[in-house]
Amino acid sequence: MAAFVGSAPTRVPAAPLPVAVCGARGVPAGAPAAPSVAAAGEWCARRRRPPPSTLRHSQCHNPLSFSRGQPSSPPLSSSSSSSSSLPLSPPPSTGGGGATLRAAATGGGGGAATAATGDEEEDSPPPPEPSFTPSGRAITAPRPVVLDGSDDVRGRTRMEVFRDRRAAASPEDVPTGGREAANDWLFADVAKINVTAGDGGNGVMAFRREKGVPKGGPFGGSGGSGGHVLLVADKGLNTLARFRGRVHFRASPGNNGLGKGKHGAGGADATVPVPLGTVVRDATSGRVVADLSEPGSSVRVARGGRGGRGNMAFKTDRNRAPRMCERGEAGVSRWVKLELKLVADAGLVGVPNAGKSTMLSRVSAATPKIANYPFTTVVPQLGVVDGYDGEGGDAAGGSSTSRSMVLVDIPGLLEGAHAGVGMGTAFLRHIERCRAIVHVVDGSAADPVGDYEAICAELELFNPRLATKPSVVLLNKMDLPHVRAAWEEGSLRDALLAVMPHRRLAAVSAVSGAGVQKMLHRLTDLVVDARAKDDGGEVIAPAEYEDSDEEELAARKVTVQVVAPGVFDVRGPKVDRAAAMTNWDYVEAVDRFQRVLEALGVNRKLKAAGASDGDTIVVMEREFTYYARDNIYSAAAFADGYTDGFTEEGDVDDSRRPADGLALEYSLDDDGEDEEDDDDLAYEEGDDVGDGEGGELSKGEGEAKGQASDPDDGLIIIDVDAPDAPPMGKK
Ligand SMILES: Nc1nc2c(ncn2[C@@H]2O[C@H](COP(=O)(O)OP(=O)(O)OP(=O)(O)O)[C@@H](O)[C@H]2O)c(=O)[nH]1
Ligand SMILES: [Mg+2]
Repeated sequence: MAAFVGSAPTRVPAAPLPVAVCGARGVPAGAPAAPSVAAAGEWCARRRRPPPSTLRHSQCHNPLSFSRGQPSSPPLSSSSSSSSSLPLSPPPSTGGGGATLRAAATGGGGGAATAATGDEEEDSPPPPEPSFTPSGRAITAPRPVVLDGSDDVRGRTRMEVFRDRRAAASPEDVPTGGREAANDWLFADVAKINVTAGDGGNGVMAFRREKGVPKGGPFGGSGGSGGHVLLVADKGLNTLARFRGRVHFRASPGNNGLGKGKHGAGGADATVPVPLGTVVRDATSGRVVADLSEPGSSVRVARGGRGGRGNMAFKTDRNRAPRMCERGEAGVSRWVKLELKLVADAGLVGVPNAGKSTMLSRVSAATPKIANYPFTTVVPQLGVVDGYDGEGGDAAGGSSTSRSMVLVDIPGLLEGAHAGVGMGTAFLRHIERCRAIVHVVDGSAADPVGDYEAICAELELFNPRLATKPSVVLLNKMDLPHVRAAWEEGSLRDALLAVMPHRRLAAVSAVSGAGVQKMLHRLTDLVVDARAKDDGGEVIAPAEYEDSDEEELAARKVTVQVVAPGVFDVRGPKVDRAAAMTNWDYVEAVDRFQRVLEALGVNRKLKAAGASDGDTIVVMEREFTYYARDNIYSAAAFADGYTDGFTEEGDVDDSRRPADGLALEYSLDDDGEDEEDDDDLAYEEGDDVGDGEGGELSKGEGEAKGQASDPDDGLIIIDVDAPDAPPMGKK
């Protein structure tokens, strides 16, 4: 069998090596592209169906509501059907003589409202053909939300809209001061952090030297492992805001090993608390690493480096005095993305200004901001509803029969929210974890049924599973006489029931409290049922965790590439790791590195790639010279599968070595006999012990630093002197 034999390694000049395209160091694939409005449009176009007969509410006059067709143009007047008296503009108008304001109805473009005359109206493009959700709900072209007649929300950040809104509103409309308002934006539900595990400590080569103890044997301790970085779900946290101020998290490195057989202490883990419901993704691949939805659940996001082994660890029957040691492995460093999905029993959803926050404040002790303009709520708000029958108890995450529940008030959703319009995806994400959905419909809107249908369509387009969650529909603002009259007349109720997939419809007033208790009763039943079915906690099954078989296989992958005539570049995670941990100062360490290459099939690949004697092999920017020669120990070791006879790390595996001793010639070939008689072993007890890197460590230093424990200092029985140990030397 051909074997790869390395010469003493030399550093490769950084420049000339071409970058090879390979799995280990190739350019990482980017995260999957976020869904765009255009992509959503394409999807809708593919799903286009003829309009169902239920599309009765095609007229929409409320500038804050969704349209379900091209809006008609009511005359310019202040007769908005909303109870609004605040800085909202009157509805758009195209008829009549006076100048009118017509908001540009672009497909997500966000153009400002433009003045239009009747003539211009004739030139306007025909209304877009409606598309449909998978269940047949109509999706119309997005219509902008008008703030003050010339202000278009679409295409603008919420902060911009928020500033305008504050500028336009009278002081009493904005109850909180600037600082408090700005704090709204501290809510964070996504974050990207860098986690770096601790490096492993270096191993040491040392030999026992004590007066009266000849041939004391190897005595170099191993380095401690580096600490891991762990993310732990913490019930007490609600946002990812702390990650705005701190991005890097590091665990401690392991301590170096010492002489006298002292091992270095392991580095401490870094534990990073994250809110319950945090989804952890690898920032490069976008792959889910964990979904921390159980209190106390944790995931290791960066593995600490393994400590390098001291020469004690390499002692075998065949090599009683190994003259090598390993360097510590570098800790893993990576970027991870955190995504918070609030865990709540029910989510309040609806168009802006429907009264969601008012309802939350009515049924819980939460004090969300309430005002008569869109986007009063800019971040999701949580509230705990005590059991309406006084039972109390834990809310979400507590006992499944508790009648208390957690509600989350989701900011108002716009048409196109599922594709990101108005930060819609950021808000819709939180609904995925809710067990039930509470649709809050503004009874005073021009088209309450259209609003409800549009929200249903957005939920379904965002995640079809949301359409199957249990829900209740609240027709709000019943205290307003015209709303109550419409309800009692029956047409509104019938129209809503006609489009609802169930009959859980409640007429309520969040302001007066009418109907709220009854509604809560029904909602609680739904939530308790859903808890019993364990529905709602849509936990993402991680694609893979670290250390899975697939990762292990990927780690073993080796790529051999010809980068120039006679120059081969060898790459792969395990090869790289072995190279990084090899202490090139020791010949035996270099030998061992070769065995690792053999075990990983590098020699086979080099041969297949046409390597011949004298060729240059590059591993981790180090050069070796290749010699194809039969290798007695590798032949024996890899006879039945390429790792038999050696451990995966390239060490001789005593337990599996062939009985005929075929592989035994190798290990003590060069300096196996009477090594302890070498000059460098001849020092007395109490002398300093080499640390394997040329440095010196004085006696007791390890204890002083607390790095190593040595309960039997000076009394350690060394295996080599044990009566049943075979004599040292060449076999
Ligand atoms: N008359 C009446 N007004 C209500 C009722 N519920 C809410 N409102 C009013 O409607 C306006 C909007 O209420 P909010 O609770 O802020 O609406 P929202 O759905 O949270 O709005 P966004 O946060 O913008 O999505 C406020 O002026 C409320 O006082 C109700 O039952 N009756
Ligand atoms: Mg609100």
